[in-house]
Amino acid sequence: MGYKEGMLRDGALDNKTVIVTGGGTGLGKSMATYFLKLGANVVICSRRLEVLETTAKELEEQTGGQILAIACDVRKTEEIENVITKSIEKFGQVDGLVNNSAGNFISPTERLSYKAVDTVVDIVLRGTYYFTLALGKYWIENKIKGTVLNISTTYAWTGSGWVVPSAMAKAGVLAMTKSLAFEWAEHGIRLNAIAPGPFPTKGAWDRLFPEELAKKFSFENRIPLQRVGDHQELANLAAYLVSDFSAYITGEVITLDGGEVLSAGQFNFLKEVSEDQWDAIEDQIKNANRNSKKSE
Ligand SMILES: CCCCCCCCC/C=C/C(=O)SCCNC(=O)CCNC(=O)[C@H](O)C(C)(C)COP(=O)(O)OP(=O)(O)OC[C@H]1O[C@@H](n2cnc3c(N)ncnc32)[C@H](O)[C@@H]1OP(=O)(O)O
Ligand SMILES: NC(=O)C1=CN([C@@H]2O[C@H](COP(=O)(O)OP(=O)(O)OC[C@H]3O[C@@H](n4cnc5c(N)ncnc54)[C@H](OP(=O)(O)O)[C@@H]3O)[C@@H](O)[C@H]2O)C=CC1
Repeated sequence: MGYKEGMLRDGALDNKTVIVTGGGTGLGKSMATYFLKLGANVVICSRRLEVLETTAKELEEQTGGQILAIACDVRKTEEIENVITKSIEKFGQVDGLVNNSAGNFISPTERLSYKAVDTVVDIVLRGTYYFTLALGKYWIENKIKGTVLNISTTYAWTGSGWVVPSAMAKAGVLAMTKSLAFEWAEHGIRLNAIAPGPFPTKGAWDRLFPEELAKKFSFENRIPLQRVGDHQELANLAAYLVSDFSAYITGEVITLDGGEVLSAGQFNFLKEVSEDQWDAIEDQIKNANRNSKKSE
């Protein structure tokens, strides 16, 4: 048993229908795959229908599960409503939503046009709250205890240069997660988030770690656990958070990053100190302790 294996028991998501935005590629595809294996019906939606349809066919063959692919730009409310209507038509009801769609790229902020900032913020923040609002209204009206899982980032907490629109939008998503978790708890609706560290995907690597950078930097060294994430690790946590096993968790953000975000710790530079140096340092400190006792 290890982190590359599925964690939940068979049938853990039986009788649930979950919408995964951006489910045609990357982490969305990995989550969709695992949800299907656990018995869920899955709806994947994003802008490129041909990508979604290829994924749907592949996953149907791989898992034997039921999957529906629908084109949807999450910036457009009528397209979101169409996804919800079609999902209910096919599967009877919708129980879960994973807001996974995103747009992002590295750039010095002063190089960005107004439209570039809008584009990222609109996909990440507007897309997430439009979809959440549309499903929340449906859940409250139909007394369904739905669950939302938002895929955020660790820099939503810390901030990060060179991805400022994404950081602003992902931080907004966390504020929404916590605020609505309280407000909609009385309807039995839960909202949680995952803040992933680096999980290799083509979409992210092309835009955040292009070859020019990969040649020069090895970011694995910055990660205390010294590796990138495995997609199944994220899928395991996501499945748990959309399942009824997590029924008492709401408004939570779980970081899954091998400790990367902890690198700000003030004394973490001591990683460079050798055993011999520690011997000398310990002597110096103990001497100072003795001296301070003498002068009391
Ligand atoms: C360390 C290890 C890491 C490890 C990884 C760590 C992960 C960090 C956490 C976060 C990860 C992610 O979110 S990863 C998700 C990555 N996946 C994606 O981004 C997939 C979807 N992305 C896209 O489709 C595109 O990249 C995106 C630009 C966002 C949207 O496409 P659109 O077709 O809607 O928009 P476009 O018309 O092309 O562009 C809109 C405007 O943006 C400008 N624009 C586009 N790219 C630009 C660029 N590179 N520099 C400046 N400006 C740019 C254009 O010029 C336009 O402005 P005007 O010129 O004024 O018109
Ligand atoms: N990979 C990583 O290391 C990390 C990823 N994340 C987050 O994980 C999530 C998945 O990213 P990842 O799998 O890496 O990258 P991908 O690029 O594979 O996923 C992004 C998805 O969003 C969809 N999308 C983009 N714009 C829109 C839109 N306007 N409407 C609907 N869907 C849209 C894309 O599909 P299409 O083009 O067809 O619309 C694509 O499937 C994102 O939220 C990202 O921020 C967070 C931290 C780290």
